[in-house]
Amino acid sequence: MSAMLASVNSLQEALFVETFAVDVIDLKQPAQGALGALDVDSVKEIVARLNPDTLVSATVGDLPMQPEVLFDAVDAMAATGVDYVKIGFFPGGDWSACIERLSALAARGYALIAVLFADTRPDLALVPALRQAGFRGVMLDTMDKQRGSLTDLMTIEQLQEFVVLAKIQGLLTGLAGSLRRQDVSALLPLQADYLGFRGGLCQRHCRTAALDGERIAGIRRLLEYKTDPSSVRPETLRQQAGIA
Ligand SMILES: O=C[C@H](O)COP(=O)(O)O
Repeated sequence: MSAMLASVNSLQEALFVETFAVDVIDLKQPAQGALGALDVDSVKEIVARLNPDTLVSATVGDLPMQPEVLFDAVDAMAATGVDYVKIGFFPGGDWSACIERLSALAARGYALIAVLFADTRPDLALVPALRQAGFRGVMLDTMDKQRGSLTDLMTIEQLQEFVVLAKIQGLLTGLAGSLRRQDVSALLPLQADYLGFRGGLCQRHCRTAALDGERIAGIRRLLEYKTDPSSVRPETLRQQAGIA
C-alpha cells in the first residue's frame, strides 16, 4: 500500500485536507510552477496550525540548478519545521555540485527529497548519488502539466524500475504527476511509499482550481492504509536506512 500526499496552497486548504487524514500535506503554490513555493512565513504558520502528528512537506520553487541558490532556499524552508523539503531537479546547471552542496543540509538532519521530472528523461544513475549525499527520498513528478499524467510518460515497467532502484538505496519513494483516480490501481502494485496529488484533488482536474472534497475522499478511499502509516515518518526511515 502507498501513502497519500496532497498538495495544498494555503492554510485554509491545509486544514481542509487534514480532515481527510491524508498521510502527507505538501505545501506548494501550483500557480507558480510545477514546484512553485509558498513563502516561508506562510509555511511556518501552517506548520504551527496543523496537528503536530501530521506530516508536512514543502517545495522550494522552480529554481535554477545553482548550488548556492538551492542551499539558501532549502535552508530557509527546512527551518520552518516541515518534515520534508522537496527540491526539483530541473534541466541545466550542475546537478552533482548541487547535490554536494545540499549534503551539508542533509548532514544537519533535514529530510531532503529530490524531485525528478519524468518528462525531462532524468538520468536515474543519479539515485545512488542522492543516497550518498544523505537525501531521504526521491520522487518522480512531471514538469509540464499539459503532457498528461506520469503514466502517460513512462511505462509501468519503467516506473517499477525506478521504485526498485530507489528502495535498494533505502530512499523514500514517491510517484506523482497529474495522477488521476484511474492511475491509482495501476500504480499501487509498484509499492511506492507514497503517491502525490494536486490536479486530481481539484475541481475540473485543474491544479490551480479549488480543492474538491469528493475527489479527495475518493482517492483517500483507494489509498486507505492497510499497514502502519508511521512507516513513512522521518524517524522510521532513518532507522530503516541505518542513520542514527
Ligand atoms: O507532489 C505532488 C504534486 O503536487 C502533484 O501535482 P499534480 O497532481 O498537479 O501533478
